[in-house]
Amino acid sequence: MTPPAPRPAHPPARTLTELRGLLAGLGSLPPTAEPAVGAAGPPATRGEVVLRGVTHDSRAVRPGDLYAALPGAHAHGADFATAAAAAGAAAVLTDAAGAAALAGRLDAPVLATTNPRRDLAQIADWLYDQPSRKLTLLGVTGTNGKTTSAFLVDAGLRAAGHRTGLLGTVETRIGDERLSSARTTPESADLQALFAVMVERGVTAATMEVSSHALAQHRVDGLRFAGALFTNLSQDHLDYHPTMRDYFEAKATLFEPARSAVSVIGVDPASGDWGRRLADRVPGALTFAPAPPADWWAEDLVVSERGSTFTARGPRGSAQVGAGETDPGGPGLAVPVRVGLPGRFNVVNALGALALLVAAGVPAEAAAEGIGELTGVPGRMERVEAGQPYLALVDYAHTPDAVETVLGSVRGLVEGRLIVVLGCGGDRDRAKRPLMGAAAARLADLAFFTNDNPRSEDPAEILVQMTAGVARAGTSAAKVTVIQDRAEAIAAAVAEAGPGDAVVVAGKGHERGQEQDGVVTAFDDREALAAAIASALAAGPAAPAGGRPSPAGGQAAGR
Ligand SMILES: CC(=O)N[C@H]1[C@@H](OP(=O)(O)OP(=O)(O)OC[C@H]2O[C@@H](n3ccc(=O)[nH]c3=O)[C@H](O)[C@@H]2O)O[C@H](CO)[C@@H](O)[C@@H]1O[C@H](C)C(=O)N[C@@H](C)C(=O)N[C@H](CCC(=O)O)C(=O)O
Ligand SMILES: Nc1ncnc2c1ncn2[C@@H]1O[C@H](COP(=O)(O)OP(=O)(O)OP(=O)(O)O)[C@@H](O)[C@H]1O
Ligand SMILES: N[C@H](CCC[C@H](N)C(=O)O)C(=O)O
Ligand SMILES: [Mg+2]
Repeated sequence: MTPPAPRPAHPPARTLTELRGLLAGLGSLPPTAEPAVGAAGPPATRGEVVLRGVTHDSRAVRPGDLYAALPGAHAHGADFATAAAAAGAAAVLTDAAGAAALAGRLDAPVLATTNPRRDLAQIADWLYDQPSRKLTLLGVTGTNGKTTSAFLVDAGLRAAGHRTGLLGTVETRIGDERLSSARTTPESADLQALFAVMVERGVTAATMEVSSHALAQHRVDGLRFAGALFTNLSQDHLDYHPTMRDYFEAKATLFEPARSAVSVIGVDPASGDWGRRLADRVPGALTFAPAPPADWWAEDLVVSERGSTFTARGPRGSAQVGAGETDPGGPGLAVPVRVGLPGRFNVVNALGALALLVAAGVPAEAAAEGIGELTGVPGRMERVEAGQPYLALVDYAHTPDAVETVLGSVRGLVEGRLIVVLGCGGDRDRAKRPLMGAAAARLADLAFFTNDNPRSEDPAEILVQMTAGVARAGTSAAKVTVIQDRAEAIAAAVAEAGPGDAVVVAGKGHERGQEQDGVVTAFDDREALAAAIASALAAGPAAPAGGRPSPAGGQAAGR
């Protein structure tokens, strides 16, 4: 288990009676004759149960907490209620099954509602006094590019003078403090506590990644976003969402007017048409794409190995445009932007970040300045420099679209061969495996298929599924080598690389472990790649380029 989420030092005290009133107001409990929310008098003097915090995890219970015993896919939280009570839980929230299981077994009061997970989010928001409304909160969703866009948005907010918070896959930041992230979007109780801590520490604006799991599981219910960004949608997580339509609908809920004040939506046709569909249904949405028609687009684009420059064209006064209104008009904005992240797709990420910042009221110049100051995102197109005469990158591409996008981009950056190392995670969307395998084999000159967090699955079977895509796509299987051990696969890729080539190690990015059968072994692609390069250099020069197959350049669109 990762360290428990931080809690506010001075949470407001709430009573069980007030909690009942809240739940009655939400329609989750029948109205009671007891005092409603806000009853007068200090709780302690009324002999009341006083609540100081809330958690969904028995292992994180602190004295005075409400423990939310949620039904899960593997267990029922009620199984852990005794442990929670022993740790000091003052009361338990659960469903009917949980209440039945706990009847007569617990001293602490038990409240049963039909959807405790949904109620938990509202309770946490109320218990910590609606912290998300006390700062400017920006949300980022989409299949690919959330972390990158969130880093760009955060940089823009800082350049505009905000003290910022950041929540996402790579890390959690509260001002200058950095914490590790267990997942992309925390559970609601942890999330609300984090925002309360941010408010206590003077954070004025926060950016968060919002996963589809979070939206489907009510983790962000109760939050009020000043603005929300949709990057793109393509296949992923079909182990969790039954269809792409369900996946899309989960993402779309972030853009409901009651939840987000402004919506900024990527409509790049190269990323499919989900963004356009979303924009068509969100009143007043602002769109962005590399080229018009879109509210924000890029011109004078110059892409290089280290980053890009472009002029962002956008509507003037978009922050003032409300739902259903048209833009006040006049000449549009022309903002010079430098993005220090390689790849054309990062131009699109920068454009979305800029559009969101401006829509949320950040001056365009400050937003662009901040975007230009970001020199990298851990594990995303991250260069590894170990003295080699070729480009070596670690990237987090772990969807078919990301693999295609990244390999297309890197193809445009080098003259030589493109060599990729890639695996697919276990206990995740199986349908994406052959598609990722096919994309890698089609777009690279050489592909090494290897392990990526097999989790509870048989790694060999995952690799069979990846390789099946190569055959189905009709791509030459000769380009593909399967090496289960990831360090060995990286070393084999490096052994092939020569001057002018590129080696891309994809899928694990910033991760620092390889998870198999419940055990996480330390593993970092950046370290493994640097070590492999160092040993290859120590062993002697690479094979001369002349004897190798010619680059498959020109196949990729170069997004
Ligand atoms: C599929 C999914 O999202 N599952 C989430 C769900 O798990 P679950 O319903 O299976 O819960 P469970 O394991 O059966 O446990 C039931 C309840 O008992 C509680 N419990 C369990 C053990 C214990 O000792 N004490 C205790 O209180 C649990 O906190 C839980 O509330 O509820 C749990 C907490 O309530 C989450 O931790 C868990 O996330 C799991 C770990 C997970 O891997 N989620 C991933 C898929 C995820 O959320 N990913 C997204 C997207 C990533 C991206 O695209 O970037 C993310 O936001 O990270
Ligand atoms: N705009 C984009 N379009 C397509 N692919 C992208 C885009 N931005 C990033 N990628 C690819 O997706 C990978 C993951 O990027 P990033 O971490 O920013 O996305 P994410 O949505 O946060 O992913 P996750 O859901 O796993 O947290 C990158 O390493 C890159 O390969
Ligand atoms: N947020 C993604 C990350 C996947 C990264 C990849 N390394 C894997 O383990 O599949 C997920 O949980 O599906
Ligand atoms: Mg992310």
